[in-house]
Amino acid sequence: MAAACLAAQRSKDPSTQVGAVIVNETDNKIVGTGYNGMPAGLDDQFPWKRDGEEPLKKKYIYVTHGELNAIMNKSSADVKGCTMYVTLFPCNECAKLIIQSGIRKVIYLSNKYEKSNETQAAKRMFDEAEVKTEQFKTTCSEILINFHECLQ
Ligand SMILES: O=c1ccn([C@H]2C[C@H](O)[C@@H](COP(=O)(O)O)O2)c(=O)[nH]1
Ligand SMILES: [Zn+2]
Repeated sequence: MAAACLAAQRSKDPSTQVGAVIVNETDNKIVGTGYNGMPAGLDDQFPWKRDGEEPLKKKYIYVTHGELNAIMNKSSADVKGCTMYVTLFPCNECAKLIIQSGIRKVIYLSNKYEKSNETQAAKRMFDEAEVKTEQFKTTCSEILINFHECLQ
């Protein structure tokens, strides 16, 4: 989950940064990472606004979700049987991608949109498809990365 949080920090979304990391079934090796961003090469042309009347002037119809980017960036042939660590409970569109890709478990950090239709539909699809969902729990509240200690 720490790696997912680190990936999330690369997002330019000013309100919600979503990081996702996929690990394989056999040895928990990372086989994909992603974060929410505009489609490749389109970074500066599209708005990050979340509010307003006009859908075309808001981020939602353009942004590529962290989960989709993690699946698209996979380094293995497929992600069947894998687990996804993600900083936000996936939306309905990401749930479909996760199910179709063969990921079997989703470990999430926040579920701040729990009451939304998108999250409820995602949960329903995960349950029906027997994709396990579990909230990440830890007693460790932070991981400090000290670049100086890493210098050899
Ligand atoms: O499954 C999901 C759901 C949402 N996201 C991204 C899409 C947006 O960039 C933000 C949500 O923005 P709000 O301002 O909190 O509405 O999260 C995602 O990557 N994956
Ligand atoms: Zn999504």
